[in-house]
Amino acid sequence: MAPAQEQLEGEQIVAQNEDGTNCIERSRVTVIGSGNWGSVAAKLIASNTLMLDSFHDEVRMWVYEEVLPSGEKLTNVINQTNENVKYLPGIKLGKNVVADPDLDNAVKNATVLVFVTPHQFMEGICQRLVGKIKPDVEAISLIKGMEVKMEGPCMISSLISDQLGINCCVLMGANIANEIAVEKFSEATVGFRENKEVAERWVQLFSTPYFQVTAVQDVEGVELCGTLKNVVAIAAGLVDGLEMGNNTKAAIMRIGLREMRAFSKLMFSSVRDSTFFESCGVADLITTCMGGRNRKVAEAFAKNGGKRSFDELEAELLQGQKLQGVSTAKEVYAVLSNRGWLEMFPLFTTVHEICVGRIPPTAIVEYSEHKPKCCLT
Ligand SMILES: NC(=O)c1ccc[n+]([C@@H]2O[C@H](COP(=O)([O-])OP(=O)(O)OC[C@H]3O[C@@H](n4cnc5c(N)ncnc54)[C@H](O)[C@@H]3O)[C@@H](O)[C@H]2O)c1
Ligand SMILES: O=P(O)(O)OC[C@H](O)CO
Repeated sequence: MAPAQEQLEGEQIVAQNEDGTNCIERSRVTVIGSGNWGSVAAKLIASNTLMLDSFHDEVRMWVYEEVLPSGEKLTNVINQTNENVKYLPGIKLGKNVVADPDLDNAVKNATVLVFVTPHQFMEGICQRLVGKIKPDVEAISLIKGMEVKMEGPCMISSLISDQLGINCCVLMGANIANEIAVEKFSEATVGFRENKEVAERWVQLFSTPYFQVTAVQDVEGVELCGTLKNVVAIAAGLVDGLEMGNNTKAAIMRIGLREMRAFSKLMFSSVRDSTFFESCGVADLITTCMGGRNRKVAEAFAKNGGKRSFDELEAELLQGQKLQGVSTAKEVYAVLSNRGWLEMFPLFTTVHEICVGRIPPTAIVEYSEHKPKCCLT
């Protein structure tokens, strides 16, 4: 899958050394985000830039600055210890990862941008980046989520493309960050729109022997898989919290996958069925429903009978890491409600109504021919 180095270098702009001789203009990578997955993404990329002549070794990582209980700034600690002690403790990122709390400075020389923050912060980040990045930058989004605006839903890759005027691919997959951090084997999917060579460059930048990446020409399908599976993961966590067992959980996952596909195809007729069989599809759905953070917090929500809010449980259980499923359920619900599709998507609808306390957690497994809104009918 990875293209030959000569082919990649052939695409590079030729720059000049101080002595006037030609050399290859190397790409400079900045990772925007430094949470659990952001830190692992920086580690993966940093291991590859050391080996690829077409990239500068250094990987800059923008850090949303915070002060640790010790009184030290997170950025300083990352640069001193080479570890993100808050979001990925115990893992060395690579000495060529440089943490930078200044967003403008972090992007000013970048030719390659990797976006990986919780989706709710992206609108603000894009606004701050307008006019601050090089015009020919290539971008990729690892963010699982969407925005809903007055004019309709907007995927995060489109938000980036529209606001910054740059091309944006996506990378999604069955990727629980802590497992990839310790180099356990997993797969991922790059979604691209038209330019296969750009997609292959992303494959090359991310792939390692333990992280196998493939590219498919279905950016919306890949991104919607990554986004919508978080809603199904909330449902799976509720089922776990109610101790309903494996058959019920499998039923929830099957119904969830069916709604993911139906919603994606209604949103974008170009979405391919085959995308749901890639890592970004059924594999991500399985891993998230088995071992993800959305599942974990939803389980606690159901165990507490819905009496403690998702916000409270998120803060307690995730300690600064962010859930995407609850806000995505709200965003999906807004789309369904606006278009009169609520009855067609009982699982997505039920998850949102449980999250906001309109109905109890047990509603996820109530089934009856006479209750059309229930998701197990
Ligand atoms: N963690 C995983 O296993 C995993 C795997 C695949 C994809 N993802 C996706 O990656 C994206 C990023 O998740 P993550 O796990 O890296 O983050 P995270 O949930 O671990 O951490 C939250 C991050 O948000 C930052 N933050 C807090 N307030 C902020 C603000 N106001 N503005 C900007 N940043 C702020 C924090 O500093 C921290 O870096 C999400 O869309 C997630 O769904 C996560
Ligand atoms: O921990 P979650 O639920 O945010 O899921 C993490 C990843 O998206 C799994 O691929």
